[in-house]
Amino acid sequence: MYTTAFLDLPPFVRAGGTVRLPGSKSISNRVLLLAGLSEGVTAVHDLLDSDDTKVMLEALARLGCQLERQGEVLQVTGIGGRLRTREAQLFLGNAGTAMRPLTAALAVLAARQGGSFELSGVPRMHERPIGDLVDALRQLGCPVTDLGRAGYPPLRVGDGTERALDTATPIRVRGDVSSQFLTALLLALPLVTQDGPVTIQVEGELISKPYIDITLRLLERFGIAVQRDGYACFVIPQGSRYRSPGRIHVEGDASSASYFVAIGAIAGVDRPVRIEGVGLDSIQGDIRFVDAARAMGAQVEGGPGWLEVRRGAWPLKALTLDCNHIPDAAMTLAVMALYADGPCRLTGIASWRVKETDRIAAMAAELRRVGATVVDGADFIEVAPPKRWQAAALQTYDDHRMAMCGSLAAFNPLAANAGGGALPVRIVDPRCVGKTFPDYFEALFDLVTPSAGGVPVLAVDGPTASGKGTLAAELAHQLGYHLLDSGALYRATALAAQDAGISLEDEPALAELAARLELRFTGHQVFLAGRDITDPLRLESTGGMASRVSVHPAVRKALHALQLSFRRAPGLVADGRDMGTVVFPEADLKVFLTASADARAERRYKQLISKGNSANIDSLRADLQMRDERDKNRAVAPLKPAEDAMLLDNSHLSVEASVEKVLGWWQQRRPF
Ligand SMILES: O=C(O)C1=C[C@@H](OP(=O)(O)O)[C@@H](O)[C@H](O)C1
Ligand SMILES: C=C(OP(=O)(O)O)C(=O)O
Repeated sequence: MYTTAFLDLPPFVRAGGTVRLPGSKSISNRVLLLAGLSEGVTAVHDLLDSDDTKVMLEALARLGCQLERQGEVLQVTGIGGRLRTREAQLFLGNAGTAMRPLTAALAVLAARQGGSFELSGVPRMHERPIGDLVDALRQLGCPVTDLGRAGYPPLRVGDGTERALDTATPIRVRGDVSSQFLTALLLALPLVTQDGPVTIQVEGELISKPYIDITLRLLERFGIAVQRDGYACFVIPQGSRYRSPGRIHVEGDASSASYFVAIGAIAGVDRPVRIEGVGLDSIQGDIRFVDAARAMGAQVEGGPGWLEVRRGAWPLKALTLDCNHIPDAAMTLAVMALYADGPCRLTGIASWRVKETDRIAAMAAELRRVGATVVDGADFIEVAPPKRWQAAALQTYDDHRMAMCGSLAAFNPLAANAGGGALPVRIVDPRCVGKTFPDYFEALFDLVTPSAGGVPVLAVDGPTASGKGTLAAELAHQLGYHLLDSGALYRATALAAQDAGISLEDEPALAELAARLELRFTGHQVFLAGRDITDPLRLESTGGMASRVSVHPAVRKALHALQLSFRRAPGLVADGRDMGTVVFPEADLKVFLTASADARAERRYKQLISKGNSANIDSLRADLQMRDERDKNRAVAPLKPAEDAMLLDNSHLSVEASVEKVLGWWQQRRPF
């Protein structure tokens, strides 16, 4: 997951390959609650691991459910409908699928068995309505106290005393703000069917109906057969009891699939985008997004558990659609509209206003930033593709779907009206995808081909001990970019030569060795042919050998291709001696870092001492001056600043100050 302040996506021109989807949020949280209320153990396979399921799991643990991970499987031991804890404060983040169903379940359990529970969330959750559900629970006789604004979380359910509930009178609930209120009642009311059936009557037109289908399907898996009259009246039979199915599998998330369906439709030109984990047999209503994508021109094939999407019509065909049945995936259509042959109009989306953010307002504002013409109203949005695309920093409003949708704007070079341009897209606060799809951007980068030269490079060159390694690593960390420590390649070659007994003067043998170096970088570790060489790589003696190895032109040539291969989306920070001059002469920013010999010798001295090595500052200074001379005067790629490099002398600068300086230069060169 990217936790950077922003993530810059290079322009993309193609997509293809396979993505394996994380589990469905809607299924995961329903299954967790049902398993938690059941008697006995449920083995849950392929559960979503994200912010929304974490808050549900934490709540269940607090309520006394046992949760045990066994590899990929989560074993949930439920409370069997009997409260183990009579009081708890539960924090439910921004997860509607946790807040609404837990409110209902705990309200009836607390009333029947005597308990009191407080449920709260992030500030936005306290702006998301829950009044219709609270009204329904109060009709039953459940005490519910507003702890903030009436009709919104935080809430307290139960007052610690046991009481009888009126389960004989049909419970009325409004369904036109969120279907989650009805889902919550359907999931919770089997708990109070001892004395007779419980009837729920929906008032007003129910929205997001397919989510009720998911609820009913899963209730069925847990032994509860709800009788119904369309979406207006539901009867939970007397004596209903949750019976764990023993094991249950969570499908991949159909709403998450929508981004990849869109990517296939936009950029699946040479090969398809294959989506695994969800298929045309899905129980999730958002699978119907496929119909909308087809109507826009996508070629979609599919079977159980898989979809394959290619570009069909291009540009995409403009669409007008009532999206009431696919509220989440509909957002993806709004962004696909950027690539359509005319304005697209999405209606029936009033519920967007009360989700993670006001999604109609947010979508309108962000699509306008890239150049689209947008008209929005209480329950619709109309998007006309940009006449002129603009590079944009897209705000995400702590809304995972705004971030994932925003990424689709990076295919702008393919737009009919792109005018040959290729613009990067900045996603502000990419971390918000953690709500349902923590590794969304990693999955995206696996599938896409950036435009030629589109992947940005920040080159940091400088002499030994100038602090460029530290600076480059921190820059890469803050930008979410890959890091090339080119010195490590020379060092590894030197170590490999030592292992193989090859002389450091034997240029042809060293070059051959360098060409087939089996190097792997994982986090802070480096492996050479499977051996961890992280520590030997850093030794002074290895540095000295590397300096000798690197004078050979044939070795430099052999490592060239390997270095270029580090340039992958979203971007690269390359650290070395000739990154800006030889390897990436077209780098977007070149920094040449220097520090006085005294400052560098002192830093190296402190570094060695702190690791418990002995060191002599005078010989360190002499040694690095000698290496400077050799690096500056070697025939091939000598150490010197590129003509267009920014010089940074950090003799008297802290690491933070250097990083800030370079990031400032970087921002100036970005088009946002
Ligand atoms: O029940 C569910 O799992 C959901 C129902 C939908 O909400 P609304 O019913 O509020 O539209 C949907 O937007 C949400 O992401 C998940
Ligand atoms: C509306 C959404 O979430 P929630 O389950 O919190 O309602 C969503 O995931 O788009």
